[in-house]
Amino acid sequence: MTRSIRLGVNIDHVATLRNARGASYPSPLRAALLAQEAGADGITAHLREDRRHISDADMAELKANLRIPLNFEMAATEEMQRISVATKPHAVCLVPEKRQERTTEGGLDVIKDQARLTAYIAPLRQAGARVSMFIAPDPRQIEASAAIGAAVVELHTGHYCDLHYAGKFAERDAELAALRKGAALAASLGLEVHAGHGLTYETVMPIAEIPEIAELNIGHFLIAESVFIGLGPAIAEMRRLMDAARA
Ligand SMILES: CC(=O)[C@@H](O)[C@H](O)COP(=O)(O)O
Ligand SMILES: NCC(=O)COP(=O)(O)O
Repeated sequence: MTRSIRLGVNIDHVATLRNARGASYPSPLRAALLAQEAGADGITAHLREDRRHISDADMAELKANLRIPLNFEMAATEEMQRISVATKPHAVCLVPEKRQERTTEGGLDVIKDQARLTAYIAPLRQAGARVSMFIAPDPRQIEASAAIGAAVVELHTGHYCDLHYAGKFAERDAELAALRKGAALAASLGLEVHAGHGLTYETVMPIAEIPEIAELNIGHFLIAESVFIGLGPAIAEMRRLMDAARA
């Protein structure tokens, strides 16, 4: 079946749980293989510079054992460029990182870093990766992403989700409108459009309804929900909601 919207499952927080005890379990690879069986269209993993969850060995294991695409999220540093060129993932998503943040706070500033990023992504593209910019739905950042030769933009849905859970519904709807406009602009510039961060059963449908969005990357909520119902059923329910939004 050809799906109109793909689901990438982010397994970072399986590693968070493992690392909380310095144990060898739970295994991110095992979660990724289970997600693959449950119908995930891809696996996303973020190798943070501080290695707070996913490790270098996890990335290598994921690449060696998955048959679905691996999306390698990383900061635009020399170290990460070296690792991703050696790993050869299907996709690389460049994200901003701050050492003290609890999670990825905002989008990448492509405008400010345009010249450096143009050169930075060249070897990634040469190694066969589809390069994506993780950005806020700001038209100038979308235009800059197209200008540097990115193939994809991933629109950051974290702010929209935070506003939803804060009960700030008018502001949430304004952010949703910005995401809709951003997706349309990105597609008109020839970019493939992805979205993700913080999405849950409650927040996913209005995002999945946006017709230009080809892929959602969802992790933290799915791993949390799997504590209660298992990873396969959690993915199946997310998939059902995404498909229902497109029906
Ligand atoms: C960039 C992004 O959205 C994902 O990497 C996700 O946030 C999981 O990683 P963290 O929770 O470490 O930010
Ligand atoms: N790029 C977003 C992602 O991979 C998943 O983010 P989250 O669902 O873990 O917040």
